[in-house]
Amino acid sequence: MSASSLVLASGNAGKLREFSHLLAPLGIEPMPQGQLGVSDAEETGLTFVENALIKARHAAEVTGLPALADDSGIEVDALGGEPGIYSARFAARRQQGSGDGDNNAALLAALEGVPEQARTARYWCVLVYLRHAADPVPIIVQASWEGRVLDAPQGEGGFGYDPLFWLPEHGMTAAALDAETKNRLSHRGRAMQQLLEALAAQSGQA
Ligand SMILES: O=c1nc[nH]c2c1ncn2[C@H]1C[C@H](O)[C@@H](COP(=O)(O)OP(=O)(O)OP(=O)(O)O)O1
Ligand SMILES: [Mg+2]
Repeated sequence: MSASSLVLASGNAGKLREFSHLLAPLGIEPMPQGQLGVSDAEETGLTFVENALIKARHAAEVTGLPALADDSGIEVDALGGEPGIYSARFAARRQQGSGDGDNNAALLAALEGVPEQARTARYWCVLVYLRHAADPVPIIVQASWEGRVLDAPQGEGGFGYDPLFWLPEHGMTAAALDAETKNRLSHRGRAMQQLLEALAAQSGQA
């Protein structure tokens, strides 16, 4: 991954903030695809892997740059694993609005009456790195982060479902963690560690 030229195949400002922090120690400043005129790709895959590949390939195709994509979401046990890959579209698919606030409200409504111990959930993050749009050997890594869906939002940081994502060992939500701690513990932070290790191994081979 070169210092100057990496497109982040995401339109999510929360992800961009986290990737900027995660990549800063390496001197890499990912360029958000929106700044390069890349529109959001349609996420037609049935897995995080497929969607991340679609997003990375689209951004690499349009910009001619190496691309990093993140497809992520929350898997809630009491909902049979939903919303999963549809996490960003959870409220919209139920005609309950759109965006983080409506998604959180829809998740709370879906879990109404479900007791605390049964509200187990995990975030998943798949990262795909493509050197170019036709890269036949994408680097693909994934990590999860265990937690529980709280019954009311708490905390001001993070994004997405973080105000509802309770971390029993920390006694707070992901939205209440400072940014550095979230990056150290999170699905995204740990997937990024793996990606960096894979990249280092690859450059060792070259
Ligand atoms: O650390 C996280 N903290 C809170 N919520 C999170 C996190 N990580 C993923 N999520 C939620 C946000 C969104 O509801 C879905 C990702 O959907 P996903 O399609 O990958 O991202 P997105 O549409 O927001 O932006 P984009 O596709 O342009 O990268 O999972
Ligand atoms: Mg998306």
